[in-house]
Amino acid sequence: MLQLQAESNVPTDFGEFRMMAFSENEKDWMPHMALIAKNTDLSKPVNVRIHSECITGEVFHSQKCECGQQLNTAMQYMQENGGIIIYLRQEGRNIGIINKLKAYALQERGFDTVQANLELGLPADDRNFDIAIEMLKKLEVKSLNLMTNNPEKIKIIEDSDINFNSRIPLQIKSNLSSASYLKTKKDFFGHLLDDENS
Ligand SMILES: Nc1nc2c(ncn2[C@@H]2O[C@H](COP(=O)(O)OP(=O)(O)OP(=O)(O)O)[C@@H](O)[C@H]2O)c(=O)[nH]1
Ligand SMILES: [Zn+2]
Repeated sequence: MLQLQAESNVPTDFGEFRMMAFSENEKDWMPHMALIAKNTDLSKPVNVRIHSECITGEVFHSQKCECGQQLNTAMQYMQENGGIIIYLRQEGRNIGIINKLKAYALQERGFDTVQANLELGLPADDRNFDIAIEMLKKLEVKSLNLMTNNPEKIKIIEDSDINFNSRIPLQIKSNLSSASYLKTKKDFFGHLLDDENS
């Protein structure tokens, strides 16, 4: 069972967050994280971002996806409006960084993001968001405004006993490298993205 292993306040470029590490055992070096902005009011619908890890985008500023900018935007938003970021260790939609780089290599040969995963014998998206629900319940979130473009994430909340109050769009403008990735997200996964940005 998931447990809160440790927590501390951490100042960031965006402001201070209470950072919490959740895992099944304390020797887990890749715990899921919850970042709670200081001015978060749990008695009202809480602004929540459920974010999957992307080391290439968030740490190394890859232009192939918009994950880094999405995370920064979410951190800024939560500081301004209160809210929680649930950061899940689901690199590469949960296929891991080794497989994601293999998929990128296939993408260099013309496969799109979905075809590349399938070519490797992996699902297009191997994520399960139950863990996010578990964390939100531990944080006593009863109702939320979800920051996402992914209809699947909305469905997960609607199917849980946490109330889905509204969606906060999180659209980042595409660049030359990310345009086709965003187009696949819209066409294949049904992400709620405006045309001019995909
Ligand atoms: N397998 C694979 N994973 C990718 C690729 N590009 C980004 N990712 C991963 O996709 C995950 C983010 O998922 P996205 O589809 O960008 O967005 P989302 O979380 O479904 O939806 P939003 O809430 O709207 O951001 C991260 O774990 C990234 O590492 C890719 O080409 N192949
Ligand atoms: Zn990414």
